[in-house]
This record gives sequence, C-alpha cells and structure tokens, in this order.
Amino acid sequence: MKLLSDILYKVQLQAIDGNTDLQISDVQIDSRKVQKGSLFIAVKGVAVDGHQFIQKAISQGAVAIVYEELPMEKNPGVTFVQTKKSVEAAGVIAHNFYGQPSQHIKLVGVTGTNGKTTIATLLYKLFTALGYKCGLVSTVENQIAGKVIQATHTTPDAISLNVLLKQMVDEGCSHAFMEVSSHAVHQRRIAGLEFAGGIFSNITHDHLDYHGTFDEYIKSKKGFFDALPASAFAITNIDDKRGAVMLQNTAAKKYTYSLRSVADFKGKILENSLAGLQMMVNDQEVHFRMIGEFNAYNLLAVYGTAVCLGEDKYNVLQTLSNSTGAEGRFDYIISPKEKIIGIVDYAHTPDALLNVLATIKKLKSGEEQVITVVGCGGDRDKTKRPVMGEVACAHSNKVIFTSDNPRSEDPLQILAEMEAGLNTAARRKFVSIADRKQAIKTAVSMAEPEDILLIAGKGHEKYQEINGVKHHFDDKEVLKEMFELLGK
Ligand SMILES: CC(=O)N[C@H]1[C@@H](OP(=O)(O)OP(=O)(O)OC[C@H]2O[C@@H](n3ccc(=O)[nH]c3=O)[C@H](O)[C@@H]2O)O[C@H](CO)[C@@H](O)[C@@H]1O[C@H](C)C(=O)N[C@@H](C)C(=O)N[C@H](CCC(=O)O)C(=O)O
Ligand SMILES: Nc1ncnc2c1ncn2[C@@H]1O[C@H](COP(=O)(O)OP(=O)(O)OP(=O)(O)O)[C@@H](O)[C@H]1O
Ligand SMILES: N[C@H](CCC[C@H](N)C(=O)O)C(=O)O
Ligand SMILES: [Mg+2]
Repeated sequence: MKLLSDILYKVQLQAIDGNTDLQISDVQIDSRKVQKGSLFIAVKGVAVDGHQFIQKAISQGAVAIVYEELPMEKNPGVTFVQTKKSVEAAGVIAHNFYGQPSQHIKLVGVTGTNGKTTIATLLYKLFTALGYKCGLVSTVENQIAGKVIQATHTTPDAISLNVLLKQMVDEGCSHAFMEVSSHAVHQRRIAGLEFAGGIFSNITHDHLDYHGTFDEYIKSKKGFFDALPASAFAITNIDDKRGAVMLQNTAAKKYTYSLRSVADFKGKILENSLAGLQMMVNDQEVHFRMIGEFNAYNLLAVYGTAVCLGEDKYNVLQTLSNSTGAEGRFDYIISPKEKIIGIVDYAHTPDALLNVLATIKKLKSGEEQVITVVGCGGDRDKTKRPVMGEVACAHSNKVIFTSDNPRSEDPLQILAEMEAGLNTAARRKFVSIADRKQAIKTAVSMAEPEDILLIAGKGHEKYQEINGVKHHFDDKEVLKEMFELLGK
C-alpha cells in the first residue's frame, strides 16, 4: 500500500480531480490486471488506446486513474489525474510505487542493435564472479542473484521492470545489468529510472517497421544517453559510425572503446580462432574464450564498464578471460563422427548475420563449405528480409531459407521476400524449405566432414511461434538429433 500523493512524486501533472490522500494497493497499465484499490494508468498503445478501458478498470475496483484525455464522464469517488504523457507517468509512478529501486542499486543499461544480451550477460557473470550479488534483465532470461525468472521482452514494461528491480534490491543485489531496447526507450518503459551507467554497442538495420526511419531509430537509442544524469558514465563503441553521436548530448562522463581508433579502452586482436580470442586490451595481453571480432567489441564494452564501476583492471581481465557469453550466441557443437561444426546463433539482423559469417570465414582452415540455415521473423521489419537473404548467399556456399517465427504471417510469403533481392549467382546457392526441422535436416545431410553449419536467427529460443501458438522448438536440440539420425 502506498499513498497516491507519494507515488505521484515527479509526475508531470496537468490536473487532479479527487482525493490524493488515498491508499493504492497496486499500479497497472493493463485493465485486465486491475483489482480493488488499484491505480490504472491509461496508455495510448500501438494497437489500442488504453483510455477505452478506464470504465472497465473502475468497475474492477480501480480507485484512481491517470490519463491524458478522458473519453467519458468522471466517476464520483474515483480520483482522476491528468498528465501530458501517460507512458512517461507510468514509469515514474511504478518507480515510486516500488520504492525507487534504481536509487538502491547500481543500474547499468546496454543499448544497441546487436550485442546487448551478450554484454549484459557477461557483466552479470563477471560481477557475480567478483563476489557481488547481481541482477540481470535480458532477452534470454532475467536473473536475481542466481534465481532465473523467465523473460517475455528484452526490456519489460515499466511495471514488470520495477517489480524485478525491487526484488533485486530486496535480495541485497548491489548491481543490475539490463538491456535497453529501442522500443523500451520509445515507449518510456525506463522512465523514472536512475542509471549509474549506459553502454552503446552499435546501430545497424533493424526494427524499421516500428521506428519508421533509420534516423528515428537512432534518435530513440540516443534518447537513452540524453537522459543519463551527470553522476553516470556513458561508454560508446567509437568504431561505430554513430558511436560519437550517441553521446553528443549526454550529461554523463564519456568513455570510448575501440579496435581501430584511439580510445579509453583500446583492444587489438592478435589471434581469432575457434579456441577464442588472443587480444591486447590497453597494455595487457589476454586470452578470451569467446569467438569472433564482434565479441572482441562486446568484451571491451564489458571491460570498460567494469573499470568505470571501479573494479581492478587485472582482476577484471583475469575473470573475463574464462567467461562464455549468453546461450545461443555462437553456440557450437561438433558432430561426433564427421566433425561437422554446427553453430547456433541468434543473428536475426543483416549486420549480425554478416558478422557471424565473417567470423566463420576467418575460422576456416581450408576448403570446408559453409552451409547456412536462416529465416526472418513474421510481424517484424520486412525490409531486412531481402538483405538477410542476400548476406546469407554472399557469404555461404549453400543456403537454406526457412521459417523463423512466422507469427501471424504466411511463411511462404516471408520466404518469397527473402528471395526477392537475390542475383543470379545467389539464386544457384539456395533452396527454400519452410519447415525448420526439415531445413536443418537437409543442411545436415548436405554437409561433408568438417563443413561448417550455421543455424541462424533463433539462438536460445525454445519455441517457434506460428499463428499465435508457441510450439516447442530448439535449434540446438534439432541439430544434435539430426547429427545422430544421419550418422554424422
Ligand atoms: C509493438 C510493441 O512494442 N508493443 C508493446 C506495447 O504494446 P501496445 O502498445 O501494442 O499495447 P496495446 O495492446 O496497444 O495496449 C495499449 C494499452 O492498453 C492496455 N490494455 C489493452 C487491452 C486491454 O484489454 N486492457 C488494457 O488496459 C495495454 O496494457 C496497454 O497499456 O506495450 C506492451 C506493454 O508494455 C508490450 O507488451 C508490447 O510488446 C509487444 C508484445 C511486442 O511484441 N513487443 C516487441 C516488438 C518488443 O517490445 N521488442 C523489444 C525489442 C526486441 C529486441 O531486443 O530487439 C523488447 O524490448 O522486447
Ligand atoms: N557487438 C556485436 N556486433 C555485431 N553483431 C553482434 C555483436 N554481438 C553479437 N552479435 C550478433 O548478434 C546476435 C545477437 O546478439 P545479442 O543477443 O547479444 O544481441 P541483442 O542486442 O541482445 O539482440 P536483441 O535485440 O534481439 O535482444 C548474436 O547472435 C551475434 O550473431
Ligand atoms: N527481440 C527481437 C528478436 C527477434 C528474434 C527472431 N527469432 C524473430 O522472431 O524475429 C524481436 O522481437 O524483434
Ligand atoms: Mg537481447
């Protein structure tokens, strides 16, 4: 229970009608979760306008309503609070209701098109190994000092997020590492939170269905850094074309990491193989178990962040050296007989796919073939489909286009869009098989000893969403099954 007047602290108010000396039992942005004593915040969404559920919320027991424009008469006995932007208010209110958890924990946010899960997970593992109790908010899972909580989003809605952060504080966590998706910045899921630091990994093509243009997508990510306080640090990949722009208007202390230019945290790759990365990090030579140039960037981001958080450089490098990344990111198994390397990776953007295939190319020792199985998600950015199709064909010997999560779309239509941009040479390399299991089976049957198979797009996911139903599906499990079935 919290007093309404207390949880409205720092909310930009337009008008209040009713009693604010009122006990609130919980705060909700979804009318379906409203109970007796709730505060309901009406949010204009992408699909529907939450204001149309105000009456329903009141009939379920809401005692106070936060809104922008009222589509109805006010009910007597209910307090109505008008604000300019209810999504912003939702973040601030949730933060107040749950005891301002970000004030009691060192909260570090990671944003960028690719690498967020990897960086946040590495930080969580590193700080846990260094002896701290930590929290993690990520695409793969959320964690509170070792306890796993299933994730539904990369960055949950403001209320779920503050519930998680409060649980971390209650558990005695000193640090929380979280992914900040562009949707979360745009929808203000992070409003009200006070970050101790922010990390930028990179920005390339994704989510243009949602943001409309690349400039809007950049603006959304930059918004995260613009809002950081002067007490925070902001660390950016200065090799990315937008790395500097991201920090242009931040009040936070600025730091850079790089493999190519002068930077606060400078790395140089000495060796890059399936055994890992041999690198110089500033003046230290270190071996990491993680593979590929893109992970060299992720490791530098983690190293820089740990130093910004006051950790000892040598301790950090020693601990990081042994670390592995997140599940389903360049996760590989070698077939028992024919030594085929099967890699499961979450590359679901053109840039991620290109990076993974470039890494594979560098790992090749001879004439082994690269066979890629890839699809594109339904109800997501359609413009990335032909580009991903093209990238897969340009950097593989053979390609099988298949379904990712078709969601509400027709799988054959998605495949047709992936095929649309292919030139004649590329057309000779690919075949489309909509059934993902059959596609993986075909790839395994095509593979010769020591070939490299890349199964891209779904990484850690344990399901395939078709027509609103999530069926169990695990790329790694299917790959193992096919190696066995086909005697590879
Ligand atoms: C496109 C998008 O981001 N949608 C998110 C958004 O939903 P929305 O705006 O469509 O909400 P809506 O359905 O229009 O409803 C508007 C409001 O009315 C409320 N409502 C609705 C129905 C009702 O009966 N009663 C009611 O009160 C809703 O709770 C909401 O507050 O707000 C919801 C609540 O926060 C999110 O769950 C939902 O995520 C959907 C499920 C989703 O798939 N999002 C993906 C695209 C996403 O967020 N991805 C990012 C990035 C992924 C990455 O890492 O690349 C992520 O952070 O996960
Ligand atoms: N720093 C990086 N630069 C480019 N590509 C990367 C980088 N790190 C990882 N990748 C590639 O992107 C994929 C996704 O990585 P990761 O899950 O860490 O990113 P993410 O930003 O969390 O993605 P999402 O937005 O879907 O949550 C990996 O499987 C890998 O193929
Ligand atoms: N967080 C990303 C994940 C995409 C993963 C891919 N497997 C897909 O379903 O498109 C999204 O929701 O757009
Ligand atoms: Mg992620």
